[in-house]
Amino acid sequence: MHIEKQAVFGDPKAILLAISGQHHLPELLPLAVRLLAPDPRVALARIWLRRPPLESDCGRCRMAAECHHRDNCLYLVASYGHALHGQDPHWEGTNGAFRRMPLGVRKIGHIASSGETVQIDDVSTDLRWIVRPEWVRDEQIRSFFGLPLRYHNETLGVLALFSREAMEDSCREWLRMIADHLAAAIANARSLDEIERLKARLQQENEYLREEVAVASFGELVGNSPALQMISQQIDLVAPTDSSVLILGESGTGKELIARELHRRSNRSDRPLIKVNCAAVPRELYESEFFGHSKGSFTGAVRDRAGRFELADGGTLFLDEIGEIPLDLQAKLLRVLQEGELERIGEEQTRRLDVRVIAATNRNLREEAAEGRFRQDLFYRLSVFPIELAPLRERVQDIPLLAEHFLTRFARQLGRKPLKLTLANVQRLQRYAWPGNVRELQHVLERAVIISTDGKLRFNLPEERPSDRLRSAQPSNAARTDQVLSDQEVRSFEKENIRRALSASGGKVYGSGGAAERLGLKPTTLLSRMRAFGIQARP
Ligand SMILES: Nc1ncnc2c1ncn2[C@@H]1O[C@H](COP(=O)(O)OP(=O)(O)OP(=O)(O)O)[C@@H](O)[C@H]1O
Repeated sequence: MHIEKQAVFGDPKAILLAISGQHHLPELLPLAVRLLAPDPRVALARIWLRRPPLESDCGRCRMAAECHHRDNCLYLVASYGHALHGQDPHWEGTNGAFRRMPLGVRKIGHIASSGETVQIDDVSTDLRWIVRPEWVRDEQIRSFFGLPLRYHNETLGVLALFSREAMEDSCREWLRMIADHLAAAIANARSLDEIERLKARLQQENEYLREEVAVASFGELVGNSPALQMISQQIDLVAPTDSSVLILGESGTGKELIARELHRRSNRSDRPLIKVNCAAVPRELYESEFFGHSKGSFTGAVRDRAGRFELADGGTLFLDEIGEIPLDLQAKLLRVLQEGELERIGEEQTRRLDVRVIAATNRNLREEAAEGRFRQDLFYRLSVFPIELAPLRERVQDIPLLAEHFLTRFARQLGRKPLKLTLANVQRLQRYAWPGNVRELQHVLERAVIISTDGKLRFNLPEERPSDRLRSAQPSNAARTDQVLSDQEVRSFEKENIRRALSASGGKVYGSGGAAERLGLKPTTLLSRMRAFGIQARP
């Protein structure tokens, strides 16, 4: 007996109209299979779509041995039918044994890779393509019709129909037409999704960039010391690759500038460089800041939010002060770096990302890793290509150019005539040891431009070298400077030093004359250390 086309599909024209009117994949695909299987004689209608597989899926795929296309896989995305046996009378699940099919494997994979239709009128006499004959027998399946979903010469996926009756030609003609409409509707829905995604991303990037504009550092690398020239060569070497880079150096040496330069010279420069200052993220918000969250996933999560990783997709993520990341988050970070995939908090969906990571720290991360304060595996992952920035006192050749650069810049900003830098000025600047490195030099020269109203350059420089300051500031029980201090002593010294800076600045952390400036630290770094030591700005 042949089935009438009306009996199989209801009203095929209405199906075409309904499919064309649906622009959202999550609704379109279930709708299509439901519309195709209203008659109990149609056993099962299914759609598989092609997409790049998640690495984790390939790892656990039971058909991995047969798969020769690791960059593309067929995912079962919609299923509907009427089972005679089994627990799910409507076969709606998409998580069963055939949830993924490698391209080229079995009939579904063959249809997708060849773009050919597969038609089996009587499966009981043609078992070539049948994996589970007992299922065919129990469910009384008679025929199979599988069509490629083709749009603009590309096979997007497969539409498959298992039916309990043979299909007549007119019926197959309608199915071909429906498959063509469905493919066009899928392509449209994807384009719309992409537009929505890009719109949301642009909005998020704009929000982020607005925050950043206020704090963005300026200009390019200034200096001509051999040390800086070597760094520039290293940047040229590593920038075009996707390797992780770890920038090491004291506070204020220009690590962030190097990160920006790496991004600028990379192939990702037309995508954003997203920065996270790991010292400034409150502990309880780390995961959300990095990986994002869905609305309602915790108190205060009032809307869906992309994390910094997602914002950096296609671009670069700069993790400043990486040494401050708590150990438990380090494990999660490592997983994302290794697998290139993440889930937002409160969401099941796995997102695949293409992010290049640059990290920076002023700590001795190797030592921290050796002593268990930083995960060794993460350290090795991040330090594929380490770049070490020497402190300014070890590259005094850079001081004249840097000083000129800052003087010109601040004079222009303040609307003053450029100040002349004399040889004596340069020698004086070169004698000082710059514990706050280039950032301190920058502040000293900014102040100099402000106070030099008569056109003659004057600057206030602490005349003593920091080693002298260190000696005079040492707690009384930590005797000579050649004495080696224990970790505990160094910490108590640092704590005491922060207290002194705060007391000298009257409790002011930020801005000119603030404790951060006196210590040559970023205010956020100082705040995180104060938190770690339990120090209040104003006792
Ligand atoms: N070679 C350089 N040329 C021009 N400006 C520089 C140079 N090095 C550093 N600077 C400037 O000095 C300031 C401090 O640099 P940056 O923030 O990159 O240091 P950092 O090492 O990341 O500091 P921290 O460890 O405190 O985060 C910035 O304003 C930066 O623009």
